Amino acid sequence: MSSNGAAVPAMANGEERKKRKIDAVDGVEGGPASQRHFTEYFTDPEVDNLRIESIKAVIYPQLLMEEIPNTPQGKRTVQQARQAVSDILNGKDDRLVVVVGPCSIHDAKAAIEYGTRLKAEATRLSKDLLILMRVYFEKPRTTVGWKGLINDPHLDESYDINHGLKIGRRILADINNMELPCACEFLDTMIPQYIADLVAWAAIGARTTESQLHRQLASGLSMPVGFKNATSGDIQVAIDAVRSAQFPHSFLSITKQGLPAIVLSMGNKDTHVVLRGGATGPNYASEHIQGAADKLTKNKVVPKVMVDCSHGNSQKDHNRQPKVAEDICSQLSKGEMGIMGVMIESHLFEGKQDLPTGDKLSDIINNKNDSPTTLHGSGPGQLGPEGQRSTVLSSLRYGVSVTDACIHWMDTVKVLENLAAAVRQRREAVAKK
Ligand SMILES: O=C[C@H](O)[C@H](O)COP(=O)(O)O
Ligand SMILES: C=C(OP(=O)(O)O)C(=O)O
Repeated sequence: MSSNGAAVPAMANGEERKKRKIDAVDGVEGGPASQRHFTEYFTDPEVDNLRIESIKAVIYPQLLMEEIPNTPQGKRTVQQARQAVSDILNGKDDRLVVVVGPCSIHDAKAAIEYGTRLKAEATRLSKDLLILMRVYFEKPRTTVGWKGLINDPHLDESYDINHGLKIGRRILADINNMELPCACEFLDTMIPQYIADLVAWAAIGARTTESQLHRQLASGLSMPVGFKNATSGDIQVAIDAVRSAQFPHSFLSITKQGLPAIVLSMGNKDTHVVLRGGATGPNYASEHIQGAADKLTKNKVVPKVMVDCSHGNSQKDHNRQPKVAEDICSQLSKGEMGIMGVMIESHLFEGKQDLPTGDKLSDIINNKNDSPTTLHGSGPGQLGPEGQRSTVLSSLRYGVSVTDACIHWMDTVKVLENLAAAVRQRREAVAKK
């Protein structure tokens, strides 16, 4: 069991993975020389890298960006949305930012279908809401589990990260081309170099808000960044993170050509706190918003927060998300200006499903259906060579989350309409003051 009481899924250990790899190369231990070549690397085998199974080459950012460029339309979408989030945070635009979408993207086709539906709502409600799609590729786990589409795009513990980077960038490019801006969580500090030009808002998650590496990263990111409060419920770490990210920093990263480099950042003023609840309970109610605003003011930070309807605020029960949203609507309609945004975990269908692990995964892999991709062609969502192997994907229910449980599409539309109505009421309430 993990610290939050959830069962820890069975993962292939190093030996099992090695065996799978050996089986995959003609059943000969170590495989042919060409395969062995990829697992050998320079090191002192007596003292160094003793617990490293293999090291492979990764594509460098420039190569991926040239292969999947941002289009003029995509760039406009990113720039306009970044500016609009900044204006909302700084009180120059009275709309509400809404970051809504799946807990994680695991299926490119479903992501594009969700994006197409969301685009229609984003346009319809654009006078009151600035809607961004949650396009989350990196999952920070309480203990272990699937770490997201970039880390394991075929969902089968093959960790084809080069492919994950491609498919992730392709999905972001396609969604931006629909003129729907995207929101991501950045967990790995190298990954922004591959995709950040396609991201309009970024989150630093509850498990990494206190990390200096992530605060430094945020200080150099080109988009507004929200820091979640800690899983313990502590919001001071998020306030400290906002303050830290607003300063310049020097830190290590990689260049677009993949070289290690010393980066000097300029600081990011478009940073804010995201209240997501925690071990001490939810923190979306009026008194929590007031408490957070007071603390932010004392720390000389803009007293505005985004509220996450999911995670600690829903106690991971997706049915509670609309109730949290209802409470936020009631606060907005009374004129609450301290809430600048809302986050919702939503998918085409409700709930969640488990990814196969252990014996179940081995059975699926061994009876593998050999069709190489689920998607063909070159239009949006038809990823051609950037598609996914269908083996595990085809064993899953379409449009259902494989990480946290989500609300379904029809409920999502209702929540969005209620939020838009509450923003209109807030406008009236503020005008009367
Ligand atoms: O949003 C996703 C999850 O809440 C987060 O990644 C932790 O998930 P876990 O507790 O299932 O590992
Ligand atoms: C992991 C997430 O949230 P948190 O960091 O709040 O747990 C998330 O939003 O996907």
